[in-house]
Amino acid sequence: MRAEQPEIATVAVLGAGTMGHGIAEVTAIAGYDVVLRDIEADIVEDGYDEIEWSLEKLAEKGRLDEDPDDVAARVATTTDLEAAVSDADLVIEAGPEQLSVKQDIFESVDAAAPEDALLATNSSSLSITEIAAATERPDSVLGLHFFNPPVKMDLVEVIYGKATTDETAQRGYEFVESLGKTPIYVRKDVRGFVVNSVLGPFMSEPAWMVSAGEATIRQADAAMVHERGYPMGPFELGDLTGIDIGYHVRTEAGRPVPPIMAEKVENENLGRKTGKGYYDYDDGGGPEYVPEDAKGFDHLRVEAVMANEAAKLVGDDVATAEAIDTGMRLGAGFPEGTCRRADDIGLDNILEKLRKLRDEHGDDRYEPAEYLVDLVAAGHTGTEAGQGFHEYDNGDGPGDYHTINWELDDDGLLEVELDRPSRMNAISETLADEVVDLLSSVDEDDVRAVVFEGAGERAFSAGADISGFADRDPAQTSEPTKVFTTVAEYPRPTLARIDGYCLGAGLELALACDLRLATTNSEFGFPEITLGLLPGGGGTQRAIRMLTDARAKELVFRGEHISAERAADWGLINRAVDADEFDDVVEEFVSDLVSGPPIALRKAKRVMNEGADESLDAGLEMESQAFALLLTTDDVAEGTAAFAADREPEFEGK
Ligand SMILES: C/C=C/C(=O)SCCNC(=O)CCNC(=O)[C@H](O)C(C)(C)COP(=O)(O)OP(=O)(O)OC[C@H]1O[C@@H](n2cnc3c(N)ncnc32)[C@H](O)[C@@H]1OP(=O)(O)O
Repeated sequence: MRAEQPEIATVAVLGAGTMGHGIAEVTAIAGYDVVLRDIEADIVEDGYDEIEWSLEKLAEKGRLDEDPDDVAARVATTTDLEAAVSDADLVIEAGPEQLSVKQDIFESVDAAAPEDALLATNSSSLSITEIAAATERPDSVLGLHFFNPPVKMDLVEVIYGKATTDETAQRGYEFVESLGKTPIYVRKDVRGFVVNSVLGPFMSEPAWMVSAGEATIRQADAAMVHERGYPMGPFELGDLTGIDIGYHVRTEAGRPVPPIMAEKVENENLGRKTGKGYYDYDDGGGPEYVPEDAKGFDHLRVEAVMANEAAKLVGDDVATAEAIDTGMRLGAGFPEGTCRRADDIGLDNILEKLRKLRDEHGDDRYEPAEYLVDLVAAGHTGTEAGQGFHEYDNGDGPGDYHTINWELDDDGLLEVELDRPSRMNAISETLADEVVDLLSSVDEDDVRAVVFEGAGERAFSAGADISGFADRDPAQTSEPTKVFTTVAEYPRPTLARIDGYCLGAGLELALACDLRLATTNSEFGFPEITLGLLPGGGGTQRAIRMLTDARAKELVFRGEHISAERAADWGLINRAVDADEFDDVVEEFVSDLVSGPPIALRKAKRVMNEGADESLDAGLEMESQAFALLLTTDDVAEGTAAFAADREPEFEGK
């Protein structure tokens, strides 16, 4: 291991194509100096122009903290590889996906880059070990696999080659974090790494089924999108990425190719790029499936093979279940991680399905992974058993959550972060259940106030998760208002800290809180009406009680967004605050809430919420009873004593 490694300051990006210029852009946005290099001047200039264009777009949308020209000024361009890497602390190669080309580049980089530089490849499919073999320092080589487009996609796979040291991987991981992106470790150099390994069966298993006449293309796409909530159908995705890509990955790995895939490649119907693939884009309307097409599709078969792939990755120590789930959510836009979903289905059901398929088809790909067999044998069959790929709540306290993060500090501040930034923190059933579980299981006596916020920089929450909405069976949807009622009735003050979109169910969650603070960048609205719905999480009722009749109906009937200033003016939120003062204002509110008298705050919340729906007399009666009760508390003695002594009170909630 080398001694001190330098801080990364300068990054060379080799290759100015889509991935290269995207990586250069996010790196420059994060404040690094970047040298963008390609073999010809016009390619580099095109890449630079793309960066400038994209930075302007980000600035127009208010998603850049700096002037776009200042960011672009950190990107230098060159065609000289040696000049590009000679001062670099990190080199990221984003050239063509051909091993010999990448090896040539790495050989040259090895000769010209500083001895302690980190050397990364953005390869999505080649072996990191084989690329690293072109250098004299394979221990400093790693994969940093960004997803397309890097500006939009949060995930980066940090991949070990055989010789990569932990220190190298950790530096890569920290660099990715410094970009504001989410890294996951891929600890072995397996084909497809994590995301593409699990995506493989998502696309190939339906292709086997269609090839055998067991399903149709539309049926598979409709089922996976409308019944299982995936952002795109497997065939639609194949057309988008190119059918030849999947074909080559399989043939190079020596794996059999589903006949329908082979046939499309032979006829050069490769998908969108050739105008025809599984769907017709030239003469037809592309993917045209509707929810009714889904009927009878065996989606368990597809999800079982995907779960098996995930089990192989965990069992072979390639990635943790946590990393796989993060990867599938952020890299493939899956509504939830593959391991998490398998736990919900039940690992025993998945194992049984695989064994049945193996017996029926006699095919190796159904051979259950040892890790899966072991989990089931140990009784770790998933969510219901309390343990599967993941551990779940055993009823003793807050569980292991996947869509929220939370922290309870010594002052009693419970911070809850909605953590689905790639979906604008949309409220899925899982997320709603996790918030309910957290609030019901965390020890109330330890909590003095709750703050809700959204992860990422774009949204508090853009509403209920729309994926698969059209096909949801109302009878099977968990009670839609439960999370909002739980938050509204939580016996501690609650505050929504809003920075960005606050829409639909996101606004309903915010309205269920007692207080709402927002940056002036935030936008509010109930777009449900544009979907043929109404705000069904208490939005119509809370809005009409909070606002004038006309304003509430404007919000609900028109579905338009309103600015934070207008929301403050209307009384929908407490304050709209400039971004640079926001943290301070939130802190002032929070500090009053956590240091306030807990019993008086709880009583005040209750009589205000419940009294508002009663007659004035009934409300006044509730208030006076609460007042009398508070007179008997130690807190009131402390409050009055502190006032007399001119000191800050220390309320203990007694
Ligand atoms: C009872 C309650 C019912 C409801 O709450 S119904 C839902 C009401 N909410 C909405 O209708 C808002 C839907 N979202 C939007 O209109 C837009 O988004 C925004 C205006 C918030 C932002 O637009 P832009 O900047 O262009 O981003 P983007 O590409 O649309 O969104 C980024 C990714 O986030 C996903 N996403 C956004 N909102 C939701 C949602 N509510 N449910 C599920 N996914 C959502 C998108 O699809 C996309 O994902 P990808 O990158 O994979 O294309």
